[in-house]
Amino acid sequence: MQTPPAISFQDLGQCFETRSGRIEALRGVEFDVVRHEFVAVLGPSGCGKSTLLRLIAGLLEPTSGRVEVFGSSVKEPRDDVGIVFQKPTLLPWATIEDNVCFPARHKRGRVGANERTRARDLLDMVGLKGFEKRLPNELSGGMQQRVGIARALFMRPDILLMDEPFSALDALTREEMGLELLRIWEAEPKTVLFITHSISEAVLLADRVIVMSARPGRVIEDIKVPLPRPRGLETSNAQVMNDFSAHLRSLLVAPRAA
Ligand SMILES: Nc1ncnc2c1ncn2[C@@H]1O[C@H](COP(=O)(O)OP(=O)(O)OP(=O)(O)O)[C@@H](O)[C@H]1O
Repeated sequence: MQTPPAISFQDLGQCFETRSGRIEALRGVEFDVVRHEFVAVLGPSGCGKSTLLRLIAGLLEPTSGRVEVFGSSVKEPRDDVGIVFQKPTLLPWATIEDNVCFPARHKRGRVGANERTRARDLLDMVGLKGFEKRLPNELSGGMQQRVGIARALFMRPDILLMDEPFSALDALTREEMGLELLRIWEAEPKTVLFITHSISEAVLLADRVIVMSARPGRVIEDIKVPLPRPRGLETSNAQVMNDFSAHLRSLLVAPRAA
């Protein structure tokens, strides 16, 4: 039997009823993400990118069509799906280590010795060794976002959903975090669905880029990134990256009719 994709959107439609009427956020969205693939989603503001993540995360039910994770329809949040938001929303009174362990405390009400070791290993992996006992407000924005990534990885999810995770950071830290994410992804392979407004970030990080139209969001382009791995800072300057980015920009500036 063929292995199902990690994520599958099938003729997906999403509407919201609001006081000012019905909003059609997504229409006929259809694409798969195979296991351990890194896929970026680009699209204009309000085209339903975050809605796609909420559907996979089991925080929302589709109005029509299907959303599947490893071949099963998503009914509720799953342990094998981790999420990193734009802001890490850490517990301000808990240490960095306790913040990373939070999923265990939330699920079982306690944190075991192995889990503490796991949290410390993850903090080491995201470059925060020595900060375990600090409080969130003692860390910079970039460091706090690293804690958010460590927390999302804590339950060893197979799928990592990232909703503009670096958009609140300055340009240099953002680039550094992107490269660090690639290093983590290579060390602990994951299926990543990465929402961003940044063309260069999408191209630097992803295997494939999905470009969406303005609302109602539809897929207008599903395209492989023609850059070899491993990627690094030198990739940012490669001519092929510039050409590919220019192509994506043309789609976003003058999106085809949905
Ligand atoms: N719970 C909700 N109730 C009503 N409307 C909603 C709800 N969630 C999203 N929407 C609407 O659906 C559309 C898509 O929203 P979504 O946040 O997914 O877009 P986005 O592409 O992530 O936007 P941005 O890039 O600005 O973050 C928007 O018009 C938004 O106002």
